[in-house]
Order: sequence, then structure tokens, then C-alpha cells
Amino acid sequence: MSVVEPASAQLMNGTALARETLDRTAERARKLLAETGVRPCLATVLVGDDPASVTYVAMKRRRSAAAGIESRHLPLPGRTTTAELVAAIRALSDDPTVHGILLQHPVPAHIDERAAFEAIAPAKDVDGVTMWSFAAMAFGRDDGFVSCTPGGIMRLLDAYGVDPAGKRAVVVGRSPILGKPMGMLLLARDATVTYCHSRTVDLSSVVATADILVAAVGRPEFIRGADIKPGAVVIDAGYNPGNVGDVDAAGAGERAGLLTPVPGGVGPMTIAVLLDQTVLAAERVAAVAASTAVTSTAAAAR
Ligand SMILES: Nc1nc(=O)c2c([nH]1)NC[C@@H]1CN(c3ccc(C(=O)N[C@@H](CCC(=O)O)C(=O)O)cc3)C=[N+]21
Repeated sequence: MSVVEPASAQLMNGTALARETLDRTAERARKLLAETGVRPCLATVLVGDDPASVTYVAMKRRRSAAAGIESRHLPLPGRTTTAELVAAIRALSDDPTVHGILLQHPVPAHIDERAAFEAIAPAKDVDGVTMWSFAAMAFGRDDGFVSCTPGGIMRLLDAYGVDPAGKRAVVVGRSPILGKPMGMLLLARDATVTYCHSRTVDLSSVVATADILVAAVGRPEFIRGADIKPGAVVIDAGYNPGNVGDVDAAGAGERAGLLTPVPGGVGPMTIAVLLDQTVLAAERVAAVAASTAVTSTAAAAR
């Protein structure tokens, strides 16, 4: 009888990659400030006082400060109406000192979240939540902003040498800022993409076809290790209370080739992409200002 050693997945270190990414972001922020006097600024909007959201926003603001990005926080009461929230976000969209806007999801149920997201100017949508950004992702363009979690996952795949082209990618979940744009980014990189969701029949058999599996449903240990194709790349994008992912990590560890841990996988990369895109938004504004200055100088010289 032969003894088969259980294969053990290599963990994808999101904490380390996020640190490297944040270092480069901080360096660009420093350079932008030195060369143009512009300090990148991220506005964070939080409606209500959900403890998990309060923690996430605090984490984003801490990392901003460390990267030399100013953060301006707008806490709004839980009873804020859609109209009030839209007006507050429009004001940030119109404020030239703000380069990026993050509206923390979820907002209270009485608010039309889509209307609130659409009040974010596309040029400031560093969280990648607007319809404009979604379209840019779907067309594979690089002049928009990607949704932060899917964008962070693409960077993890790149860092570990995973080329999505021609691979079977299965995305479990179809939320507007996670599952759905995730599939778009994988499609733009030539993966063969399948979405699974609450109405999917025989989820296990679809999951078993995945060379790249992204779990983004928000249900603790929803994906069973036994369903995972041996050697697959497994990305656990679930955030559930208590730092438990959407994947049965022990089971997946025995079958996957590469696996993101929770914590320390996708989460830190989400924040790294948010801040990277905030500096990018500020760089784009500064570049436009510089080219306008050159043009007006040239016009004055004529
Ligand atoms: N408009 C919007 N954009 C978002 O990107 C967004 C959002 N709303 N709402 C909530 C989710 C959640 N999210 C996380 C970010 C980082 C970690 C993270 O860094 N987690 C650490 C663990 C942190 C801890 O120890 O608690 C880790 O995984 O290692 C987790 C979750 C962004 N989200």
C-alpha cells in the first residue's frame, strides 16, 4: 500500500505584498508633494456606527497616514437620508483638495447605496465602485480605477506568477464591488470565467472545475476543501466576523497549490490598492495641472 502524503498549499502572503506596495505608494506620495506641493487626500465616509465598519475605516485611515496620505473623515448619523448622503458626497466630488472618496459599504438599508456611489466623481472613485469604473474594468482599460479587493487579488496572482489566460476561473459571489468586478478583471486577462451564486445548481461540481477559485460570498467556510481541484489557486475573499474566511482553510490547504490565508491574504491588499489609487488620482490631477500650465505659458508667449 502506498502512502500518499497530503500535498500542502503554498500560502500567498498578502501582508508582505501589501507592505511592499504601500512602501512604493508612500514614495510616490512623497515625490508628488516635493515636486508639486500636492498632498494626496482620501475622504472616508461612514454612515452609522457598525463596529466592523468603524474598525475597517480606522484601519484605512491609519495606513493612509503611514503612507503620507491625508485622510478626511466624514462620519454621518445612521438616520442620514439618501438625498443628504448624495449631497455630502457631491460636495466631496466638487472639492479640489480631495483626490479620492471612499463610501464604506454597507450603508443602512433605507439608503439607496447605488445612488450614493454614483455621486462619487469617476476621477475620485479610488475604491472602484461606480458604474463608470465597472465599465472601465469590463473593457480592461487602465485609465479608470479597479474595485480594491478584486484589484488586490489580481496583484496577488501576478506576484505569484499566476497567469489567468486560458485558465478556468470560478468566482463564487456576484456582489457589485467584489464578485462581479472580480470576474470582469479575470475576463480582461483572458480567463474563462464562471460565476456561481445562490441560485447555482450543484455548486460543488462547478467549484471542482476551477483552476482559479475566488470565494466571495461572506459565509464562513462555505467552500469545502474536498471540492477543490488539486493544485488549484484558491483566493479567499470572504470577510466574516472573527477573521474566518469563506473557504475551509484546513481542507483547502491539503488540495490547493496556492492559497490566501485569512487574515493576512486579500484584506491587506484591499487597503494597499485603495491607497495606491488615491495617490494615482492625485498624480493625474497634478499632471493635468502641469500640462495646463505649460499650455497657458506657451499661449502667453505667443
Ligand atoms: N466601499 C468599501 N470598500 C471596501 O473595500 C470595503 C468596504 N466598503 N466595506 C468592508 C469591506 C471589508 N474590507 C476589508 C479591508 C481590509 C481588511 C483587512 O486588512 N483585514 C486584515 C485583518 C484585520 C484584523 O485583524 O481585523 C487581514 O485580512 O489580514 C479586511 C476587510 C474592505 N471593504
